[in-house]
Amino acid sequence: MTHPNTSPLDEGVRPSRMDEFIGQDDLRANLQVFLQSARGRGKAMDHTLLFGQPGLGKTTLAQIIATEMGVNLVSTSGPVMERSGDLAAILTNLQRYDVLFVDEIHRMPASVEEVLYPALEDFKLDLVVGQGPGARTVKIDLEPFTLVGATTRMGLLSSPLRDRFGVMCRLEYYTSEDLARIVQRSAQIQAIAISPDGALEIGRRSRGTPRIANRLLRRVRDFAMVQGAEHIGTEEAAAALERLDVDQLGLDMMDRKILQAMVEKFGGGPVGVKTLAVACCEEVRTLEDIYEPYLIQSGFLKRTPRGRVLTAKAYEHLKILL
Ligand SMILES: Nc1ncnc2c1ncn2[C@@H]1O[C@H](COP(=O)(O)OP(=O)(O)OP(=O)(O)O)[C@@H](O)[C@H]1O
Repeated sequence: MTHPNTSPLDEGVRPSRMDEFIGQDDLRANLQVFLQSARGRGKAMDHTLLFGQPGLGKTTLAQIIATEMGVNLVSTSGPVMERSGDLAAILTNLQRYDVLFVDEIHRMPASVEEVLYPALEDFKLDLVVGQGPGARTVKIDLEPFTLVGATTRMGLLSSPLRDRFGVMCRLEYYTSEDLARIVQRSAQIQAIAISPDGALEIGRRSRGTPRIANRLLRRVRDFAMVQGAEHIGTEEAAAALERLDVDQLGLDMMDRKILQAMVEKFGGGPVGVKTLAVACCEEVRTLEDIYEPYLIQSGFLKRTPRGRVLTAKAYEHLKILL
């Protein structure tokens, strides 16, 4: 499935097998064991929940699980399934051991979720036929399948749904070194000449996220090409990233806008996320899902019971930039 933020160009570099998937070593090693065991037993892989920030590889892993199991990947997303019939139609079309990937599974309506419970547990569908006193339930057998759910918000998942996943995988932000390896792999596939140092420069500034690393690689390539550079080294990468408004620590314009708003409008906090979103002209969800986790993880922001607070590291960084 193509994510709205995923350019078709991303598809060419998306790893299709587990041994091409870079980083997340513990998670990868565990998944490999579960896949091998399922294949050995001739059964479907257990239902798997992938959680982590956008662009860390959830869709990629779902695709890999299907490929490694030798089955089809059927993709949908929580908010797309409005009525229980939407999910029932998908479930009844699945073939034996197929992988059903549900992105943003925390946004699935409760009525649809209820249809999913018996399907996950017994591979059965309880269909209600008719209305009022004459209504009756018909049980339909489904082919065994694997649900791979992806979410950025583990906390928003209902506990009955969470409990039905046998495998839980948390994707972490990638290290700069792993991102550099991802950049080098993508560069090789796209015939872009880049030095290990150049790849590391991009890796360092990609907010721990492969999707961003791949996007920055393409933009840095554009600058290098137009300027006639033979290959991308540290200098070429740094100069291009500067022009793309990605600073030395990898913060982009929006990150800095958030930090600056906190200093200028709220005296460094504490401030509630809704107020901060209004001040930055950004949606609360985007702020919470995309910007805040990275700013917190990299030590610029702190979450306190009274709201978000700027850290000393953020002040120091802003001083350099102001
Ligand atoms: N471990 C990895 N190794 C190499 N490339 C990766 C890895 N993880 C992700 N990528 C690349 O990053 C891009 C984004 O990954 P993906 O679409 O799987 O993210 P996601 O977590 O599903 O994001 P979202 O939840 O926003 O859809 C992919 O096109 C893929 O090429």
